[in-house]
Amino acid sequence: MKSISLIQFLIEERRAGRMNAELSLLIEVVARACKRIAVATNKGALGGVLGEAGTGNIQGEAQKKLDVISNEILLEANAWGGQLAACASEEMEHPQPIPDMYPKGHHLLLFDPLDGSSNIDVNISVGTIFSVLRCPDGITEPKAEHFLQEGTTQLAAGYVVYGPATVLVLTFGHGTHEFTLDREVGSFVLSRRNIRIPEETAEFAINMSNQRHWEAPMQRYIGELLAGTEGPRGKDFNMRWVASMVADVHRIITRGGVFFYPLDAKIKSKGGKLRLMYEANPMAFIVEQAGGAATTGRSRILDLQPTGLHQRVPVFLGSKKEVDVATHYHVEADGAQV
Ligand SMILES: O=P(O)(O)OC[C@H]1O[C@](O)(COP(=O)(O)O)[C@@H](O)[C@@H]1O
Ligand SMILES: [Mg+2]
Ligand SMILES: [Mg+2]
Repeated sequence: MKSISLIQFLIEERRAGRMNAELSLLIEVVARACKRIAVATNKGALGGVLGEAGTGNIQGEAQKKLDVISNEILLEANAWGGQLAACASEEMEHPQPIPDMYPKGHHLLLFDPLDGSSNIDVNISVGTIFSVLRCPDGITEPKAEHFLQEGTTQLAAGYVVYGPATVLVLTFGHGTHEFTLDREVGSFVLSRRNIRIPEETAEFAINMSNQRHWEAPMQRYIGELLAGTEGPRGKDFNMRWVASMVADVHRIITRGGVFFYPLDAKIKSKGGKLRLMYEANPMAFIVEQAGGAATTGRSRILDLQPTGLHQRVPVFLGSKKEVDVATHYHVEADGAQV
């Protein structure tokens, strides 16, 4: 395949009418910021920016110095781009308006600046997740409620995984595409176009240590996978759990598989572990555009009407057949309870 840079790809998409200039410039700005985050994570490994940032973030979780640095890199990069009306981040309680001296645009950008940050100190892949929405017409000072749009309204979504390679995966509603950073040249180069996730898989990802807290249908579904060839599924399954959503999802984007962060008794009161607006929705958009499925175990993630900027939801995503089986067990169990 002739090597095509991200910028050349975006120009092609604009010429084909599948992308507008402002959105493609925004994607370029985010990609450039993520290249700086990749450098920052590497510097982290060289010492000086590892460890905790302080008292913790608005999520009540331990905040790493690199969470803060990554957040600042994205805020700074997007301030002057001219494509945004406001940003929202896992690391900030409220949306961040674009400073007055900068030109404003028509988009809202949401991001998890550093996903999987519990892994940063042990040099396991982490990432950045982002979602792009349209700012409602006439809104010049967007508030949180202006971000609360269903996942189906996303104009673009993507992630960058900072691993052995730095890889950007992107969708804007016309397939899911992968770009790999050529570190010598310094640009993202198209490495996979129109990715397809196999409908079938023999690989699942879940944090098994929570098993005793899961709901009955989750116990049933995972129990059947573990039963292997002697069980009702009649085949053996393999398990992976990186504890970086971006890394687990990238494995699924690359070779198929299914990822679960289900409700459990410990987190039920919070609604789940992962955040809808800047983890579940962008990943659901990316996965569905690659032929996969994404539900809460009971309904399609992209159809959810958000109720809060940092709302948490259960996440089942990946190879369609397995997401369907696990979701069916939950819906059937709910029906039986009615
Ligand atoms: O530590 P656990 O319970 O396995 O949860 C791991 C999950 O939490 C997360 O790290 C949450 O994301 P953040 O690191 O951005 O807070 C996901 O990336 C990952 O899938
Ligand atoms: Mg995260
Ligand atoms: Mg994070």
